[in-house]
Order: sequence, then structure tokens, then C-alpha cells
Amino acid sequence: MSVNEQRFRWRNKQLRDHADVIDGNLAPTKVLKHITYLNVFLKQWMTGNIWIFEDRIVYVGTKMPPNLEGTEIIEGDGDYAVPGYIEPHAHPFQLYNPQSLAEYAAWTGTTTVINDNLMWLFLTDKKKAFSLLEECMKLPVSMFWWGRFDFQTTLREEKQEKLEEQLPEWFTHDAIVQGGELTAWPELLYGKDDQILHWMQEVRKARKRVEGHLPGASENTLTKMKLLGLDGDHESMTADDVVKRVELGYETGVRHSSIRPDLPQIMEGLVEKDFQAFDRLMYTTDGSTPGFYKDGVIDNCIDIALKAGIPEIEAYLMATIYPARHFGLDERLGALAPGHIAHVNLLDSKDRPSPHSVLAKGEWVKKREKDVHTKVKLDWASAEIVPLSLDWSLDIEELQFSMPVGMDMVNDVIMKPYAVESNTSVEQLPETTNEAFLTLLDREGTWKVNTLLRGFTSSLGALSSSYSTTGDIILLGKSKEDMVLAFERMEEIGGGIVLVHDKKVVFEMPLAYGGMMSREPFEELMEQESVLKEKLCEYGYCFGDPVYTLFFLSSTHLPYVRITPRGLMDVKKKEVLFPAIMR
Ligand SMILES: Nc1ncnc2[nH]cnc12
Repeated sequence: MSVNEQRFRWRNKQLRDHADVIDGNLAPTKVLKHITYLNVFLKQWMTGNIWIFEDRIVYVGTKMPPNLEGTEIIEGDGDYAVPGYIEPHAHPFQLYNPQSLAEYAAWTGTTTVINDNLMWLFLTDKKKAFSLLEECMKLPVSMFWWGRFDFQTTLREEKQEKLEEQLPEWFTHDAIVQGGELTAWPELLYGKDDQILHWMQEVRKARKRVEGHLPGASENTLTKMKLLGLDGDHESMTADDVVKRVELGYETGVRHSSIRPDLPQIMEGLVEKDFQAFDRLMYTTDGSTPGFYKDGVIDNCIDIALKAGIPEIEAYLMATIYPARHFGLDERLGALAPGHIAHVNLLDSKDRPSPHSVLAKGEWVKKREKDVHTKVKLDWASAEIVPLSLDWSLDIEELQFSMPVGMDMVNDVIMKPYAVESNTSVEQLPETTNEAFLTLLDREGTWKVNTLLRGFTSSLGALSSSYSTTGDIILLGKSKEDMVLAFERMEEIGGGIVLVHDKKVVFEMPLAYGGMMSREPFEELMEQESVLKEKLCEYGYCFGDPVYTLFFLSSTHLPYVRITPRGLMDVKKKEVLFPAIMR
């Protein structure tokens, strides 16, 4: 697949070829014959023939091509054809990687994915990241990206400056269709951060979208953020949130994710309210953890909407032409019409949005439930997304936890500060508490932050993880000896998540891409994640989403206290409660 697609253009010769198919000078590659398809512009099911030449739909209508030499004819056979679905807000690094997510998404009919660039900022530099974006064009999906304005954590000054220097070039890159998501909106609104405001205006000048991150925002905040330049927000938790955002002119993500599986009640609420403005909505799964996707990706969201009683065609349009239009990509995505990329889902019936067959960029990915996609190999190494290799070691003596404040888990992702009362000078914390030692270690080995985490486990010896917001290393557990062992094993396997109990490794998940993302196919990862959850549950982890607990430990867009590279932070006050210690 050519990189041209990303750049809005096929070459002149290709465009001439496409027109030549209409005259019969060339034969189409594939024809879907006499098929019932969704015309997203007329909002009607129609019957006709869809001609595809290579990766593009060249004709849709009642005629058959004059030239059929070598053409694959696919009989309509009572099937329904709809455009490939669009995931407008993916975080392609929740143990999976952009490739494994894309392949799984395509299998389930989601053939366009719009991705967060956050992990590239931490794992590589922009030049190498940009070459990887080009590599990603080989995948069986249309892949676009968003460019962050902030890092959703508090970095050390030198690192912050180094990373910020890289941001402007992302905003102008062809593959970037959106700025955001803006998790640092309080800094913009109350902290008067004119740098972010400037970047937002630059993104808008380039006719790209700016996505917010406004959970629970009041009308005033939503209004002011609109004035400052937001176009969209995907943080609605209720139908009322959706209506408020649409009323103020936001295009709105309606979310079904592992942390916020809200879609059924949002959709039911909208039906109850007789909501009509579906053209302002798009579904998102917002970077769910692997196991959540067992029921599908955007196909599952359509299914939920249909079951809630959303008008049938609108339920499909929210997955296709509406998100395409939001990003200004509707001349080539989100429709079965001439000029569009040949992403086609074939359904058994209109009320079963999970496709039995998928064409992505004109190639079969899935045919009658069989996987027919030829796997491509991406050159991760040239972007230096390689197994973790640390040039420093950890001494048990460094594991001293004298900090008087710890982090108390309210749920999977929300942490409150608490006053530590236990005796922390011991080698092992007793099982009578649900406290664990917690250390965040700089990936380069220069600093550390030591505190306590209450609520994660009642008994686990240790967990070590190179999977975190920033790629720094999380080490936690009851036993200092087990913590050192877990750390060493994690390093040995090139990064990942390792559990140790009673001096034995009881679980390990290698994350060979930068210590953050697994190389394994999606299905395998679902299995591994479910074993991780089971194991943690055995050791007293009582919440649902341990992967997000780890990922968000440093994320300052969440309340109330976070462990960050600068130290233990009070998020609201933006104050370092206890600074990181140099090693
Ligand atoms: N802000 C965020 N960053 C990374 N992953 C996420 N998943 C959901 N929200 C996220």
C-alpha cells in the first residue's frame, strides 16, 4: 500500500488508471455484484455493483464493468455491504502495539484507526517515529495519528524541554489529523499556558481538529474550552453529557471502554430523550485493555447502539461517514462511493454489524470468517523500538520507604493521599495490611521515587513493570527481596511485566517493543492479560483493570495524587509533595 493514501493523493498515473476502468481500458480488480449496500449520503440501503481497482472504489451503481479480464467477482449472495468502520480515538499501546491492534481491528471490520502519538514521544525521537508512521502504512488499515500538546504527567524539566521541542513538527505532519487529546486543559484554562494555546491555533490553522479531555466538565468550562479552540470531546459519561456537548457545538465521542463501559446507558438515554443529532457523534473504545475487545471493536459499539434502539442507519453512520467528516477525511473514508478507499464489510444481516468478510484497502483480510490476511513485517528496530536494555542495576539498599505519605486506591485509577502509619523499615510488609512498597525508577537510572501503595495487593511479593505512562519502571510489592528479583527478571526478558512471589517468578509478560508493547498477536495477548488479572486477583487485587492501574500511576490528568518523575504530586495543586531522589 502506498504512502500516498496518507498524503491525500494517488499519483496522476493512478488517477488516470482509475478513470480508465470506467471506460473498460482496464479491468477492475474486484467487483461486488448485485449487493445491497449502505449509501451513507442518501442514508439508504441500495442494490448495485461496486467496482474496486486496487485499493480504491471506482464505481458504485447499476452497471457492470465493460472489461472483466482477471477480475474477481464476488456475488452479493444476500449479503449487506457497509463501509469499513472507523475508530477515531485509539491508544495503540495498551500492551498491544499499533500493528497488533490494527490487525485485530481490521478482522472485526474496523479498518481505519486514529491513534495517539504519546508512546512515540517517550520511546523514540520524531525522525524515527515518522519513519515508523510510514511503515505503518503497510498495515491493512488506514492509520492516522493525533499529536499531543502535553504528556499527561509531570516530567523533569530537562526532559520536558527536550520533548516539547519535538511537538510542533508533529502538528504539521501529514499523518496527524488532530491535536490533543488535551489532558492539560487546567494548565491552559487556569494556568494561562500560552504555549499550548499557540499550538492549538496552529493545529486549527492547518485545518486539523483539536480534541479535548473534559470528564465531568461544567457548562462554563465546556464553553470556555470551545472559545479557546476545542472541536471534540470523548469524555461523556451520560446521555446528558452528550447532549450538553452537542448543544455547544462539540463533536462528541460516545465511549465504550474498559475503564468506562458507558455506551449502553448513553445510547438508551439518547433514545429516551428522542435525540436526533447523531451526525455529531462517533463511537470510540478509547484504548481499552486487550480482553475488553473480545466482543469486537467498533462493530461491538454499533451492536450496542442497535440494541438500545438507535435508528439502524444512524447506528452505522456514527461508525463511518460521521467520524470521517469530523476529520475532513470524508472524501475517501466512511462511504462506499467512487474515490473512496476500498474498505468494505460484508454482513449477514443489517442487525449484525460484525462482518463475516472484510476488504481493507481492496484486499481480503477476512473471507467467510477465515483469516486471509498476509502478515506484514514492520521495521521496528530502525525506530529503536527494541527490547529494554538497562545499563544500571538495582540494589536492595535503595528500597527505603520513609515517605510519610502514600497513595490509596479509590478504584482502579483514582488515588488519594494517605498518612502512612505502618512500620516501613521492615524487609517485608505483613499480609494484615493491603499496603505495598512502591518505587518509580527512571528508565535511565538517574532518579527514583519511593512511597507506599494501598489497595493493590494483600500478599503479592513483587511486581515489576516497564509498562507505564512514561516508560519508567514501576516496582511494587510486599517483599524487598522479591522486588529485586522481579526487577532483575523484567530486565532479563527485555522489559515487560513480571510477578514474583516467595522468590519465584509466578507470571511474566515480555513487552519486546520498548518494554511497553507486546510483539504477540492480539488473541494471545488477551489470554496473557487474563492470566495476569487472575494472578493479581489471587494476591488480593480487587479492581477490574490492573493494566490501567499501572499505566495511570503517573498520569496527572487523574485525581488526586500521582507518582511522577518529579516526585509524589498533588495533582490539583500541581505541587510536588515529595521530590524524586537522585540515585
Ligand atoms: N489519556 C489516556 N492516555 C492513554 N491511554 C488512555 N486510555 C484512556 N485514556 C487514556
